Formats: sequence, C-alpha cells, structure tokens
Amino acid sequence: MAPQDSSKKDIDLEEVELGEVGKSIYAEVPTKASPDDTSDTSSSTPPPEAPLPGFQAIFSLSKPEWPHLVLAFLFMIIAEVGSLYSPLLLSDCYNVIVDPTATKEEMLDSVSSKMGLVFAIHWGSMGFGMARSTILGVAAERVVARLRTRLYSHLLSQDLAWFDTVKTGDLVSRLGNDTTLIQTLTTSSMPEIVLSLIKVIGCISLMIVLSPKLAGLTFGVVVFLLLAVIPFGVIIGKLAKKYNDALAAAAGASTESLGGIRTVRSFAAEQKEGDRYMGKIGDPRATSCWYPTKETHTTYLFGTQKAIIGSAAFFLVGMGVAFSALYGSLWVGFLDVIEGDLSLGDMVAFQNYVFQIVLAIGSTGGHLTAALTARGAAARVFELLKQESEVESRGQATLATADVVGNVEFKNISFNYPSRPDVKVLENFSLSVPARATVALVGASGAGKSTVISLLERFYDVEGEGGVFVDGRDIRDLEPKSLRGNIGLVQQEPTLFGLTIKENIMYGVKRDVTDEEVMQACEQANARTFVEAFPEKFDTLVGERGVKLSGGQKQRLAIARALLCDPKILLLDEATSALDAESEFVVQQAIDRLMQGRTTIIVAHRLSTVRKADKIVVVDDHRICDQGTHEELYERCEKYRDLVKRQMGGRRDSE
Ligand SMILES: Nc1ncnc2c1ncn2[C@@H]1O[C@H](COP(=O)(O)OP(=O)(O)OP(=O)(O)O)[C@@H](O)[C@H]1O
Repeated sequence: MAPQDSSKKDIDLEEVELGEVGKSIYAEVPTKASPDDTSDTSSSTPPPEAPLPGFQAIFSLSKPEWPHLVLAFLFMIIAEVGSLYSPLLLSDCYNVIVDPTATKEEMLDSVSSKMGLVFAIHWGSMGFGMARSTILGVAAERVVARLRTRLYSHLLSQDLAWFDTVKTGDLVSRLGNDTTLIQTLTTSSMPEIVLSLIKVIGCISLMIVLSPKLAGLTFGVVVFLLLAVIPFGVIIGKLAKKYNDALAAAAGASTESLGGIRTVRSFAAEQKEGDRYMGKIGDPRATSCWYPTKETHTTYLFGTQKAIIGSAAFFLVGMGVAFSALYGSLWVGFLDVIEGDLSLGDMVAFQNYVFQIVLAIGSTGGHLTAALTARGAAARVFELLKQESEVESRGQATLATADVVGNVEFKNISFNYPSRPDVKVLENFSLSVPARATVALVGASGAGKSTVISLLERFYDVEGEGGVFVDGRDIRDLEPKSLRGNIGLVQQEPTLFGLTIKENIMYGVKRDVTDEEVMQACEQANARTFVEAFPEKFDTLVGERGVKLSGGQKQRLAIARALLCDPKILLLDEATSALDAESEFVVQQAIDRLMQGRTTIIVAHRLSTVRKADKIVVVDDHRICDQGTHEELYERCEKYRDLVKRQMGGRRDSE
C-alpha cells in the first residue's frame, strides 16, 4: 500500500472541506520551457490563492484530544462562574454599608464574610484557569506533533515530479511556522475567544437581572462592536495568509543559499544572496515607515503593515466604543440610583460586568487576529495534505526478491518531465538488458541517460503505450517500494546523511545486519581501511550530507551500502571527474565487485568502464543511435568515436 494511504487513516480529510486547494501547487508548473531554461520556475508564477479551510478542519485534527478538551472546558466554566459571582458579593457589601437600618456589627460581619469569599473565589478561579491552560497546552502540543509527523510523512510520499516544482525551504517553513501558528490557535486564541464569549453571555444575563434598562443599552453597543469585528477579521485573515506565503518564499531562498554555502562563498555571492532574501521579505531599512511606500511594497512588509494598521485601528475603535458604553451606562446608572430605581451595590456590580465585557472584547481582537492568521497557515498546511501522489500510489503488486531474475526491458518509451511537458527527453526508446548483463549508456550531456535510470526506479512514470518491464512485468503495476527494494542505485554524488558511518551503510537495508556483515561490505567496497583509520571507526559522524568525507570515500560507503542491500539490479551513475586516479582505482575495484552477478545499467563516463560492458548504448537526440561492443561501435558509429575522443580521454582502448 502506498504511504499516502496510511496517512489518510489518521486524518479524515473527507471531513475537511478544502475545495480545490491541492491543485494550486501543480498550477505552478510552467507549460513551456527550453532545455536550456534554468530559470527559477517555481517562484516565477504566483500560485492562485487557495481557499481558506474552515476552523472545523483545524478542529478535526484535535478530535483525539477530546477528553482533555472537555476537562479544560469544564475548568474554564468553573473559573468563569467564580469571576461572575464575585461582583454580586461586592454588591452586597456596598448595599449593607449604605443601608441605614444596618448596625455597625452587621456591616462588619457581612463585609468580612463576603470579602473572604471573594478572595477564595478569586484564587480558586486562578487555579482552575491555570489548570485549563496547562491541559490545553499539552493537548495542543500533541495535536501539532501529530500534524507535523503526518505532514512530514505525507511530504516524503510525494512524487519526485512534485518536488521538481516546489522549494524545500517553503516546505520547511510550512512544517515549522505554519504548524506553530495552528498550535497557537488551539492553545490560546480559540480558548480565549470561547472564554470571552462565555463571559459576555454570562455578564449580559446577570446585567439583565440587575437592570434590564441598562442592560439593553449596553447590549446594543456590544452587538455593534461584534458586527464591526467580522469585516476586520476577514481582511486580517487574508493579509495573514499573504504574509505567511511571503515568509515561506523567503525561507525557500534562505534554505537554498545556506544549503549551497560553499558555492555562495566561492562566488563571493553573499551580498547577492542577502539581496535575494531581502527581495522576498522586504528591506528592513524601510520598516520604520508606517505607510506603504515603493520600497516596502513587497507582500511581506506591505502585508505586515496593513495587518498592523488594521489591528491597531480595530483595537482603538473597539476600545473607544467599549469605554463609551462603560461611561454611558455609568451615567445612566447614577441617574437611576438618584431616582431610587437601582441600589448602589447593584450599580457597582453592573459596572463590574460592563468592565469585564470591555476587557473581554478588547482582548478578543488580538486573539481573533491570531486565529485568522492560524487559519491562513492551516490553508497552506491542508493544501499540502491534500496534495496527491500519482506514481507513489499507483501499482499494488509485490516483486518478491527471491523470484527476481533481473531481465530489464525498456519498450518504445517516449518521455518528458512533468515540469517541462513540452520538452522531449526520450522518444521511442527501446532497450533490452538480459539478466546479469552489464549495459553502459553513453552520450552527450543532457542526452537522457540519467532519465533512463530514473524511469527504472519509478521516480517518474512513463505515460502512454510504452513501458519499462522487469522480468516481463510492467513496473507501473508494481508497488514502488517493492520494486526499489530490488534495485540498488549508486549515484554520481552519493547522498550520505548526518549519521554515523555504520548507520549510513545500513541505511535502507531492510533485514537485520550483523557488525561482521557491515565490515565485510566495507572490505569489499575498499572502505574498511579508511573507516578504521578514524578514531571512532564505524561510529564516526559523517556530517551533514557527508561533508566530512572525501568524494571517493563517500562513493565507497555508497557501494558498501548497495552491497549490503544485495539487489538483483544495479544502477550506477558513474562519477565524472570528482575522483583522482588513486581514488578512481579503488572505487572502480569496489564497483567491479558490486557488479558481479547483477543486471547492471551504468551511465558511463570512463573508457575503462565502457570497455567492460557487455553492451554499449549510445544515446543521442532523445533516442538510441547505436548499440554494440566497443570495437563494433568504434568502427561504425561516428558519435561514439567522438565521445571516446572528447569525453573519455581521446585514446583507444588498447592505448
Ligand atoms: N527533474 C527534471 N525536470 C525537468 N527536466 C529535467 C529533469 N532532469 C533532467 N531534465 C532534463 O532532461 C534532459 C536529460 O537529462 P539527463 O539528466 O537524463 O541527461 P544525462 O544524459 O544524464 O546528462 P549528464 O550526462 O550531463 O548527466 C536534460 O535536457 C535535462 O535538462
């Protein structure tokens, strides 16, 4: 089963109304490009706006935490009942003090007992409030950890064609920033908004009991305020999405340049990269300007400024109206007390409730902005979760290792990369590789040799009539993981991870392996001597992408890894010029051992490799232009002769 399916088990995306959001990423794929076009296609075409998902989609993520949420809600209600009850006790205190019939002892007794209760309620409410925040915090942490893990495994299961069109930094930003914003929503923004709502409803109910006339007046103002919140909220939500998109684009630029820091340094391009980053986030020197100018007119700054101005206006207007309601009701309240329609204590309690409403609405503005920002972030996260893979989910049949013989056949293949649909890479390409034979692919740079390897790995699927077959089975019918489990790939620049040497060698090996086997694989890959020369031997950390090792050392570890996997089919993308003569010799020895008894397809750059192949295939102009042995081709194929002379040293095999 495809990995994507398993992730679907955990999240019921059907419940999540996302509309067409998933399509927007593919919408970035340009339709025309020349083979030499190396422009930054992923960022040049702005994606169409994804519709924002409902809050319901975000809360569907929190479903497993419902016991915690119920408990937190209960604590919230208990704390709230306490803070609503206290003004009534204060009201009693005022009323007894101004009661002309009450004795001094009665006043003291009443005030002491009521105030004692007020203190107890206050601290009790604080305790419950704290418990609520803690429970929600832990629940939100778990929700977000789940979301991140799901998002990450969903990303890992996407097609390579999709990765060709997106930026790593953008994805990293979504994994980090956007999920954190969603966490803020569940931990603080939403609970605070719910709390404010409960408070407003509770206060208004008690105010109606105390003075219906005054309550009607205040209620009118509150409704007006709430209506004003809605359009503000919509605008702020849209701005927040734009802001986060820009932030992700900036993350894309920075990840790229930090990942390629050696290249940046060697070209002394620090300033250029700094400017590129600034182009995405806007010039910080312009941030002091409060209004949008030409310089600040980038999505990031402009979006931020608008959001800041919007929030400030919302806060000021909201608080202005709210305090007018407070003073207005105070005024009318005094008149009612003078007329004898309202007791002083009730008026004080009433004012307390108005004050609580004002504070609640005031703080709601900030929380609403945060909630809408989170909704923008959620739109981006759900957009990714909705993204479907085609290659990775197509093909169910298993290729049992014990049954694999190793015959490979490419039949009448025409292929272009999805990210460049108009550029033909292979056309009517047919090639047969018998089991345990070695075939070398040679041809000019960009001829399509590595593409042949990618197709056999099902990194991309061939569409149409032609196909790739392993032991007569169309690989599109095979489950990708099961197919790849039988294929070993050693790339031109093997990727090592920031793990130990041993962990890197065992990477991708599905069975249990003993230390002895690891050492043996290293021995055969000519890697044991250099590994054992390190003080920590097999436990040596190789650094990010194997930065602490030389090119030849990395190659040999990759060969040891392939030896341990013991695949029936081997794909080699031969290193071009990265290795010196000494390294080349030891690597070549290791490769020769690795190739023994396996079907091997090599993208060959060296004459020595080519000569050992059972068949040499010359790829030119999207197709096979000739095939045969070295002698045959040298004799009859001009393209091959040129290749041998120009790319492989210009000498004949015998020389
Ligand atoms: N992921 C990709 N997306 C779009 N186009 C691609 C992609 N990978 C390769 N191409 C294009 O496909 C063509 C064939 O590339 P390929 O890497 O197969 O050539 P090659 O013969 O292996 O070249 P080299 O010997 O230089 O490695 C080139 O024009 C290249 O620009």
